[in-house]
Amino acid sequence: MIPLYHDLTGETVLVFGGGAVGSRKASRFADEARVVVVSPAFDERLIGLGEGGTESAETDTGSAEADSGSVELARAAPDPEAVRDWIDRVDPALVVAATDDAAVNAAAEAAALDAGALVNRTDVSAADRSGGRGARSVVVPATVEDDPVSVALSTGGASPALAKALRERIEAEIDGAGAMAELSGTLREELKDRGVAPERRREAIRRVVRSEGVWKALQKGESYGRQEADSVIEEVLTR
Ligand SMILES: C[C@@]1(CC(=O)O)c2cc3[nH]c(cc4nc(cc5[nH]c(cc(n2)[C@H]1CCC(=O)O)[C@@](C)(CC(=O)O)[C@@H]5CCC(=O)O)C(CC(=O)O)=C4CCC(=O)O)c(CCC(=O)O)c3CC(=O)O
Ligand SMILES: NC(=O)C1=CN([C@@H]2O[C@H](COP(=O)(O)OP(=O)(O)OC[C@H]3O[C@@H](n4cnc5c(N)ncnc54)[C@H](O)[C@@H]3O)[C@@H](O)[C@H]2O)C=CC1
Repeated sequence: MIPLYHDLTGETVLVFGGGAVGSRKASRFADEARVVVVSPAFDERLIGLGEGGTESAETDTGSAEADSGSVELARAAPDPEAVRDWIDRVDPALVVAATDDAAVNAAAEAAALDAGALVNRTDVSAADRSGGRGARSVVVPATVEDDPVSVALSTGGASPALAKALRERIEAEIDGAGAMAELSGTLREELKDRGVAPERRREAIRRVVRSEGVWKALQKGESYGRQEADSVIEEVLTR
């Protein structure tokens, strides 16, 4: 499997199943997408995420206006046939099959693929997919974020618990990466504007992102990081 990033801003994610897993996925996707959860019962955490903390019995699937960050709760227990109707009505970019009913999850997967949407089947392991998943059947990785940096981690479906444990280690490891990305991105643009030759420019940026001094200074604040980076760059440019 090859990891790719999806921009789900302004898109709709339709989750079947409001238990622990559906709730975790809904909360994750609600960071940027409109999320609709269909389930006969909702996890406590999900009720907290519902709009205004209350659930709406029926979602207004007619309004195409995407409301980023929201979770709409629709109380229903569709059978495999009715799952298709929900997908047709909500028109999601991604369907998450997270019920505890394998037949409903399988129907959600089939209908999502027929509708041209992506699908995340949460109840199927890598071992069950020896024939391959198909390009639109996606796995949700464990992620570490320090905006704009993000690390996505998968065990190929073999051990989600390990993915979580590794994510916790990496979290500590990349502390400050977001600030470093911002700073080195700015410096890169400035060096281009100054007309510094490409080879020198790359060398300077490579030095900055590997400099312990710059990482340490950034922890004190952006301007300290900037100062330290400037001296690293000058050293490269005056050689
Ligand atoms: C294939 C995949 C499909 C998908 O959901 O995309 C999948 C499938 C399954 N997970 C199961 C169990 C658990 N999943 C977690 C946790 C996470 N699971 C996630 C992803 C994935 N899980 C995809 C593969 C990712 C990869 O490649 O590694 C994470 C990374 C992302 C997320 O879900 O947000 C998130 C950690 C987030 C974080 O903390 O960072 C825990 C740990 C815990 O809860 O503490 C357990 C219990 C311990 C264990 O069993 O390992 C079961 C068995 C269910 C059963 O026993 O019935 C199946 C089904 C099966 O394997 O048959
Ligand atoms: N991918 C992952 O990370 C993990 C996946 N799993 C798998 O995911 C599935 C769900 O796990 P949990 O959330 O822990 O189970 P759960 O039992 O807490 O939640 C299942 C939810 O599905 C709802 N549901 C039942 N029939 C439905 C229907 N016809 N339509 C819509 N919703 C329906 C239930 O009301 C319940 O809210 C299980 O099959 C489990 O094997 C379990 C743990 C982790």
